Amino acid sequence: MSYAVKEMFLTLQGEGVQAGRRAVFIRFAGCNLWSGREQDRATAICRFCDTDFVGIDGLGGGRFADAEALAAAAVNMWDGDKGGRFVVLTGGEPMLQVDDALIDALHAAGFFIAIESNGTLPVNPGIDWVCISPKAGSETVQRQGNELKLVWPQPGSDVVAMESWAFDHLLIQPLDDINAAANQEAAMALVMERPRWRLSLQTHKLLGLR
Ligand SMILES: C[S@@+](CC[C@H](N)C(=O)[O-])C[C@H]1O[C@@H](n2cnc3c(N)ncnc32)[C@H](O)[C@@H]1O
Ligand SMILES: Nc1nc2[nH]cc(C(=O)O)c2c(=O)[nH]1
Ligand code: SF4
Ligand SMILES: [Mg+2]
Repeated sequence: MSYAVKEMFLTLQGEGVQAGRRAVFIRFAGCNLWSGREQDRATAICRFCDTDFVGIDGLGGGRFADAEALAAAAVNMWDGDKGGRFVVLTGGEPMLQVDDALIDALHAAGFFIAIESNGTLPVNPGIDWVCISPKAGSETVQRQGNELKLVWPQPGSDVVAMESWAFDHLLIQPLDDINAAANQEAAMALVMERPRWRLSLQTHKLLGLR
């Protein structure tokens, strides 16, 4: 299978439990909860997306013919010590494209593989670190993993129900929009009320990283 990749870049993982780790990000093109076109945002299932995932024209992006070609590009992007290779599969929705061949090729290249997924599709069982970010108005079928990262506030999200899902870590991430300050307050208030949750900040935005 070939893969449509919007962009690929080396940075620090900005969010969640793995925040601060050197990471290659592979951002897959396309999502099942929004077309990515601004004119469709108001009618999309997911309306707050902070990411351009349309097309394959970003830096390091392109159409990769097979899993080996994409893994080789990720190794090239890592450009450092073979130990500690860490890749984050994101998008768009990566599970629209990620398959066994890609997981095998990335493992063969020595990568620890993390994913950022909206949870509407089962994640590939070979992935080493599963982060699911549920979206109100969609069905979260992937209810187990390493971290659940809920963007907040999100009307229609049932945090109490989510506490019974099988995640090792529960995180609340303030919604980054024009009400960012109020959203941070709301996220902190939720953590104070429900201490099984902890705050996840988008540290790459604070640091001026990609
Ligand atoms: C762009 S998404 C791509 C992966 C996948 N489609 C998903 O939604 O999890 C990556 C992460 O950014 C989060 N995110 C997207 N827009 C955001 C925003 N405006 N504020 C805070 N987090 C946001 C998502 O919830 C997800 O955890
Ligand atoms: N530095 C950095 N960390 C991230 N963690 C999750 C991201 C994403 O867009 O999936 C992201 C991103 O876009 N940049
Ligand atoms: S599901 Fe993820 S990639 Fe898709 S629109 Fe929402 S935040 Fe963006
Ligand atoms: Mg991002």
